[in-house]
Amino acid sequence: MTHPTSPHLWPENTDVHDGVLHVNEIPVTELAAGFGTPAYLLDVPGLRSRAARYRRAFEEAFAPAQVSVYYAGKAFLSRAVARWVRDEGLRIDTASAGELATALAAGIDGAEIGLHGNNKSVEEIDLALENGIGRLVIDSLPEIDLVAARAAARGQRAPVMVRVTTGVHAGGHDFIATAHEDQKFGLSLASGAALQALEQIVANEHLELLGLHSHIGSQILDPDGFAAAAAALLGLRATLAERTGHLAAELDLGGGYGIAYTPQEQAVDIEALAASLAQACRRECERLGTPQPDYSFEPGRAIVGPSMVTLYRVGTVKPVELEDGGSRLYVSVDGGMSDNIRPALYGADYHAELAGRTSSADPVPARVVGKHCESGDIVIRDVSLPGDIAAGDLLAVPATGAYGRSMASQYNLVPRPPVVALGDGAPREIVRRETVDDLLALDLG
Ligand SMILES: Cc1ncc(COP(=O)(O)O)c(C=O)c1O
Ligand SMILES: N[C@@H](CCCC[NH3+])C(=O)O
Repeated sequence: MTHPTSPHLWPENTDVHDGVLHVNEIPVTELAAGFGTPAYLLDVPGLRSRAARYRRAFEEAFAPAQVSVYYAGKAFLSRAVARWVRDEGLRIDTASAGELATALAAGIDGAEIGLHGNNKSVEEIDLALENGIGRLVIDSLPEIDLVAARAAARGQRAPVMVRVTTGVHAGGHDFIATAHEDQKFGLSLASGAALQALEQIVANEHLELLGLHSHIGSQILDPDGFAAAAAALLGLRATLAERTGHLAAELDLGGGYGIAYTPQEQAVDIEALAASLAQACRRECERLGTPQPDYSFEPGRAIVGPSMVTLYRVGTVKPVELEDGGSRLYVSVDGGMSDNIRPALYGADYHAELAGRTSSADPVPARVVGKHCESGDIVIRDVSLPGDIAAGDLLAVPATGAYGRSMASQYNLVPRPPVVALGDGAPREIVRRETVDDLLALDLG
């Protein structure tokens, strides 16, 4: 067995044998025959070891402070995934009734779940309180009274954190940066809204303030923003303590740890990042003269992203002459923007390799495109593929575990692909393939 080229892009338990990609020792040719394409292939031991690695990295770096790591379910959540990460010692972060209900249905204790959202419905707040949620993250001033009223109606005290907009701008694309001022999330530190929210919560008998939260964005490869946000939160915590006598127990520094999508990129080195962030937090606490808080983190992409591969079947292959005299091979696959919206939405880059056979043909410039009625339905804008790639070939795209299936649509009424779990007993669908009958069942005529 050999590894695929750029092994850092592929799930941990991936090998190539006679040109055929294997995930947990199962050839993708067999998986394609058994489960069809497109399909998301999940390396379960790889997912679990990434979850454990992230937990350990933060625990070790921040010791003796208490650390909780919440897996951000928005990246991809199913009941099996919730159980696997829980078994690795993580909690679950949710952002809707659907995610919350999935975590609960997996048997996760409500106390081990967090709920986010800039526009939580009354039903979502009630579902959370009813199930003894570990924490609700307050995202606006009106939400304070709403959560307090719902808690009061149940005779409860709601455990809450406040999401603070620290003004730190980080993240790959404007749509995934979340802590600069001009966007919808959180309460502004600069305007005083965050402090106002904290004071209101401390004064409210139906709310229990657990701590302060910051999530600066997603797919962050430069670690400096995390320390800047942490320092801002620690400062705000000290101000709140001075003004109210309440020293918030916990700081949640969110998720956003970047992964490699293309051979040129390198994932964040989480052990190094955690160590330098912990050091920065310790120094800031010393400077402020406040004791260290407990810490929590919410990685999503970094845990599930590299653990999955999308397997496509190639259909039409079309050489197109370019204005500069060159040519490009348009390789159409049997999915596209419905199973991976990230290239169209964020201009995200991916990588692909022929997965079902060897080829000695010279590589040619190619563009992998989907089957949807949009010219922007591009899976990979520029990639080299063997010049003999042809209809019927299998193509694998690594690092599609995060925000792939979870953001999938049924555009053109194309049913969504399954998630096939590998390395946890016999291969099985943990999310089954949608069928046209499923789609028709929603159509009431
Ligand atoms: C509040 C919050 N926490 C955690 C995450 C997970 O981010 P990522 O998947 O980049 O780790 C997000 C998404 O960006 C988020 O909004
Ligand atoms: N969905 C985004 C990340 C945003 C996460 C939610 N705050 C992505 O695919 O990169």
